[in-house]
Amino acid sequence: MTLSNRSPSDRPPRVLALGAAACGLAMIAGVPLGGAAATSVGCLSLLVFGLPHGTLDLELIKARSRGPWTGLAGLLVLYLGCAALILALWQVAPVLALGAFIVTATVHFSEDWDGTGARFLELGVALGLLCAPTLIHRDAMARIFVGLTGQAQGSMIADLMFLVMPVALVVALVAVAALWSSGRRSRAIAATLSLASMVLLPPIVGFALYFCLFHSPRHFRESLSALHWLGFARWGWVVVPLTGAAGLIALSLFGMEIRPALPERIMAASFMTLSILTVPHMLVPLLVEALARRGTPVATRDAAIALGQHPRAALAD
Ligand SMILES: CC1=C(/C=C/C(C)=C/C=C/C(C)=C/C=O)C(C)(C)CCC1
Ligand SMILES: [Fe+2]
Repeated sequence: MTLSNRSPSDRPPRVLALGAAACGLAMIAGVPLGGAAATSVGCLSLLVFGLPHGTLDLELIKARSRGPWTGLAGLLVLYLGCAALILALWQVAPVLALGAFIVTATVHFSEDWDGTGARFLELGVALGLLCAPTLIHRDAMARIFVGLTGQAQGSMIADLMFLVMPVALVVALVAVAALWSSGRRSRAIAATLSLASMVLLPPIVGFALYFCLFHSPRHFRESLSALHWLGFARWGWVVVPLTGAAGLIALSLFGMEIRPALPERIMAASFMTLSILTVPHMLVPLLVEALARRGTPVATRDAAIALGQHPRAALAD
């Protein structure tokens, strides 16, 4: 691997490998990873270990703040306005909200795989990851989606993902080969481990591994290095209270839930919280990029992208 095409956030995915190995062994030993306890632990991990990576969004924008919408108050209005719209969609048309969640997540997770050389390959890995569980856990996916939406038609989303899955997985494998041959070997290994976890493990646990042990730490490191924030003392005062605020959102959704079974309530509250915070979280890199384009010499931005870094890494300069 040449140093020139290796992003600083591209480390060997040791934690992901350890997590995948531990879950694989647990499954072989007969631990019911698709059961109520594992599902609840997986969902709570999404909130505790996964969600905090989005809490630095506001700071990233503020670092480039200009104009009325980039002050803290303006940003909060934008953030909460978006979140309220998505929450309303979940109440009025849950199946549509779930479909929109999968589509936006595909675009968001595709950012983890830049460096394949083609946008559709990056989207293919993201879509492949999300659709992969339908290969051998199609019924479980349908049950999860019916539980999440509270409607029998929720299973249609699982059917659609099952139809898309073969093509998405083939494109994802081509993307892995492209990452490997361009020297981004750690990322190729991370993609392979994530895809394997999503295919073989029960859906929630497989997703928790990818989300908590790859996506979130990678974005968290990138955001911290863009902000030049070192040490817990520097970032803790932002990340801890905002994660607490997201926890309160999850708790109120949990309180609003009418589903009788506890694991289903935990699952619905966790994924809905992720969903309503995802849209503003997704808009942030775009906003940051637009702001950076105004304030950062184009060459710096392009250099960051050429190095395989996320455009937000350009903020570091
Ligand atoms: C509901 C659900 C799924 C989809 C999860 C999604 C779409 C999560 C998106 C999270 C985002 C975008 C976080 C941003 O940082 C899976 C894994 C297919 C299967 C299990 C149930
Ligand atoms: Fe994210």
